Amino acid sequence: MAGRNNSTLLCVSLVAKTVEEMLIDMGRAKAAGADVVEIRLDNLAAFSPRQDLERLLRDRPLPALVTYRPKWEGGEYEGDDVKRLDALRLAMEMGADYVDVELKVAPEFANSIAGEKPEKFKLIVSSHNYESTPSMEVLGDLVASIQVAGADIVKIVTTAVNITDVARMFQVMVHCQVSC
Ligand SMILES: O=C1C[C@@](O)(C(=O)O)C[C@@H](O)[C@@H]1O
Repeated sequence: MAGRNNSTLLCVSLVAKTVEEMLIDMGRAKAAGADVVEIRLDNLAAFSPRQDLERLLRDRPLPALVTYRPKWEGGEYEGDDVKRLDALRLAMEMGADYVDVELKVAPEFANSIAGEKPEKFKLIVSSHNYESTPSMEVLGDLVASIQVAGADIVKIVTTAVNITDVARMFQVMVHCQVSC
């Protein structure tokens, strides 16, 4: 993940099943040298948005990225998108440093927070391909769609099946810059 001054940030994903365990893992991530933690809300066995986000964000030792990944994009959340996006908006309002939303719902989400984004908040728009790494042309179109959807940070996850796939991902990163 790229930092505000274009330096690389190390982000550790927290995938514990309870808030208590996630809080412990945050401390571990910091001790291990992480710069950012990703709170994967979809991994929590039970989740009460206001109460749990308050606990997870209040005393966080590191900047937090909040993700609530639906099944249809490889996550664990099976409920409806209205509740999911409401929780992500709430995370932003409660001080999350970053929120990650999937490209498919990004335009709707970005519109819903337009004019309300806290100054330092960044919206990550993500796309996942768990089978392959597309051609440079397809990746280029994907970057453009993500930028148009309102991303502050472009995130593309693909699956490398060949060593040349990695080279393409480095190439595409040059085009991922979004003016801040
Ligand atoms: O988007 C991603 C990618 C990921 O799902 C992976 O499988 O690498 C891991 C997630 O925590 C993250 O939000």
